Amino acid sequence: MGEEKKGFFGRLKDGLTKTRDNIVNGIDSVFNGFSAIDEDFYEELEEILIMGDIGVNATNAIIEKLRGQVKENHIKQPSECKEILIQSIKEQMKVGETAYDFEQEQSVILVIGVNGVGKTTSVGKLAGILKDQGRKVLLAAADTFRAAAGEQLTEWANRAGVDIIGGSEGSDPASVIFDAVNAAKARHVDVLLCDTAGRLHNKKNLMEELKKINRIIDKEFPGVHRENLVVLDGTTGQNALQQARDFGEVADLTGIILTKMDGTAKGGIAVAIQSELNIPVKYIGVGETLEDLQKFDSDQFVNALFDIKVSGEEE
Ligand SMILES: Nc1nc2c(ncn2[C@@H]2O[C@H](COP(=O)(O)OP(=O)(O)OP(=O)(O)O)[C@@H](O)[C@H]2O)c(=O)[nH]1
Repeated sequence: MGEEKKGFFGRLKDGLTKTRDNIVNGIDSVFNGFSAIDEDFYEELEEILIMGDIGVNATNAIIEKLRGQVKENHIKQPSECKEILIQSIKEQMKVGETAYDFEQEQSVILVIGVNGVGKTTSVGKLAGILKDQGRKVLLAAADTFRAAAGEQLTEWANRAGVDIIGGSEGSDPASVIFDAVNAAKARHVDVLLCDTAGRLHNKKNLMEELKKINRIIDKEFPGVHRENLVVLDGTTGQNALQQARDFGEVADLTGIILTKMDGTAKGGIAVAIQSELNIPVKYIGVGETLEDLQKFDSDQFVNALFDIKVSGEEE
């Protein structure tokens, strides 16, 4: 089957090849290489999970669960542990029901993140997805710091057939948001999607600007459903966790868009994010086209990682 004909699960699976080599092959070699379940066995597993960017806390919780199950079920063979380990990873990723209220309610979605993580691209893709669902979408190009961001977003807006406000380099991001919010009200827009700068003159300015933008939306559009999505680049591994924590200090994060999960060896970060931040990954990006951004499902992710075939998941 040709690459372009693959379904999302197939592309996700392909994208996770390096992560699989990194984590799953290591896990398999431990399961096959050890003849008994002893401390060395657990230590090796632990090391592989941590090296695979799953994170220390999530790894400890996964291993603890495994130990408990091994004891409870009197398991003696390492090979019998694999299924339990997979279940334990899935459980560790549970963050409760992930809500997509913006699909029904009148909403303002602020998309934030450091530069280069894929904010503009994700806003463009989301515009296309929501428009296809029959929603009236407006884009706010408030990344006025990077010259090309406005043009890039305008291209996405044209492709999706949605309107766009702002986009001229050097204009004030907060005033773009002010105009966009008021246009959204006047035009009875269902979803206002706001792209923001990932870099200003320094980090403090960036965070202050975001606080200001937040206040403007609250003041100008009280009662609208708010969503603050932080975009994290999957290839940056553990740094992504810190970025989410930093942005969490200035905005109530309602979800994560995890991009560039195609071709990274650091895909284990998805486990660390959901487990350690307890914020749902709402979308995952596995490439640059519209179809490459999809809703995230942690069970599907773990199945793709471990190459587990599940009926109904189109390859
Ligand atoms: N391979 C891959 N590339 C992606 C994905 N998402 C975004 N990109 C690419 O990442 C690069 C940066 O994306 P942008 O959307 O410009 O990033 P940004 O966060 O808006 O950047 P700033 O405007 O500088 O803050 C672009 O070349 C995108 O095509 C993805 O899921 N996979």
